[in-house]
Amino acid sequence: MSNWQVDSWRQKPILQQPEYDDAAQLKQVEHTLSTYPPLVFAAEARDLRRQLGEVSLGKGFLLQGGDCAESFDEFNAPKIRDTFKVLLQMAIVLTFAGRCPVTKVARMAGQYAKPRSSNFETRDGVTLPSYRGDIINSFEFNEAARRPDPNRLIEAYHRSASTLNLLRAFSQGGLADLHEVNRWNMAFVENNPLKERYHDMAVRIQDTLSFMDVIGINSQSSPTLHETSLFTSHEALLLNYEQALTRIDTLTGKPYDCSAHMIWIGERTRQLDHAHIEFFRGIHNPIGVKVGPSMQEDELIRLIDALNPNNDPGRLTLITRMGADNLADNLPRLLRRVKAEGRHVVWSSDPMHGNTFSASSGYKTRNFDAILREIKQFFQAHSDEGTHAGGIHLEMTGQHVTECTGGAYEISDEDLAQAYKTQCDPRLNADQVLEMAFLVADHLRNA
Ligand SMILES: O=C[C@H](O)[C@H](O)COP(=O)(O)O
Ligand SMILES: C=C(OP(=O)(O)O)C(=O)O
Repeated sequence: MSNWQVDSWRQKPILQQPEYDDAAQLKQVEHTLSTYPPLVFAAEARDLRRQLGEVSLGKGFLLQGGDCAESFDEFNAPKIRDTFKVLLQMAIVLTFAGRCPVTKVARMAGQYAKPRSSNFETRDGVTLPSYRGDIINSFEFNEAARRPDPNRLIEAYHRSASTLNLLRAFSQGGLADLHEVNRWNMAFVENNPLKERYHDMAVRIQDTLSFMDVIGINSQSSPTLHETSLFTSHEALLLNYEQALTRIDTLTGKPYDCSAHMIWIGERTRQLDHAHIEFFRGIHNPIGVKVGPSMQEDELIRLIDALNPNNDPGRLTLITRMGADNLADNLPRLLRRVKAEGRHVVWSSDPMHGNTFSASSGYKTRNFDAILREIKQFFQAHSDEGTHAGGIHLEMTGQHVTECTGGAYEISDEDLAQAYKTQCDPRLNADQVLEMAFLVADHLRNA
């Protein structure tokens, strides 16, 4: 890797970073973090990269989702458990109804840094720095809270470690046993308008499990029935943190960012000559890049070449976030060019970030129909171009929030106030994502 060092990003222009008052304190924190154990093991990141390689070749599907911004205040086991459960339920729907192997990647255990449209926020005539995620400053609206604090990097590390610990326990300790997951379906859908469809699927899974049990395949004999694999990911915005968590893998001698299995670059920080591309090009994790409607074909090929010069399947996921009204004009031209140039990528759809607007009630929201429309068009564009619609990337939660309008329960503008809890962008709730999983499963099955 020519001229790459773990800190070579520091020589490049960089956007969306906080300004810390105390540079010496920041340096001390970075040093402390660099002495801490890695959060993930490089071989796990390689396993994810291998699975994504299969996805890029059309043999699987990536389900990536979780909070817009994890929060120090809402850091508790039920919240982690509920999002874990919903991700698993979606994966079951996609695997069973969509007949497709699913790789699950949570936006959890490190999703603490947020890029913002504006550096400042004004309320009642008072202007303060914008909230940039709990790893940087606090959501509360006062001067002390909004001041970037280096100690938050340490705090974010510990909270990520605890979250990851619980996710690993849930994944391997029995909660994710397929027999259990199938039982959750029953309780979970009690009030859901799609109850019949879930019920029918749960019965069919139960029949399949009973049949397998008779022929000797059960949770004792087969670990794949008893446990699951769930990878972690976040936007690697705060490079001071990411550098401090980067380690040389003892097995391969290569650098891995051990803050998560997969990390991605946001739409606002993917400039070719800037710091984020520089950092990402040297680490060996599977990585993602957000791709908005302004992306040009040549620019995309240069970006792919910078980040995946060996054209390794599984290294690079392009997460398109076009907006339902822009997708048809912009995604097909990119699909065509990447296919023509023979580049291996996973194409995943983030139907959230291009569909945000302010409701009449004042809340920042997204409409479920627009989100579905973007997903449908994503599948259609891939079908037209002969490419693989490889995944979805969602801001979602297992909690029953009211942040996005629409869905089977028809959440209205007025309903948003009932349970609007996000610290940044509106998330789909458990009912809305399950509804979406069935729709995506239908597309996968017909693809
Ligand atoms: O999640 C993405 C961005 O951080 C978010 O959309 C920015 O929101 P803003 O436009 O309110 O700053
Ligand atoms: C900031 C995000 O998205 P984007 O970079 O696409 O705006 C995000 O996914 O949290």
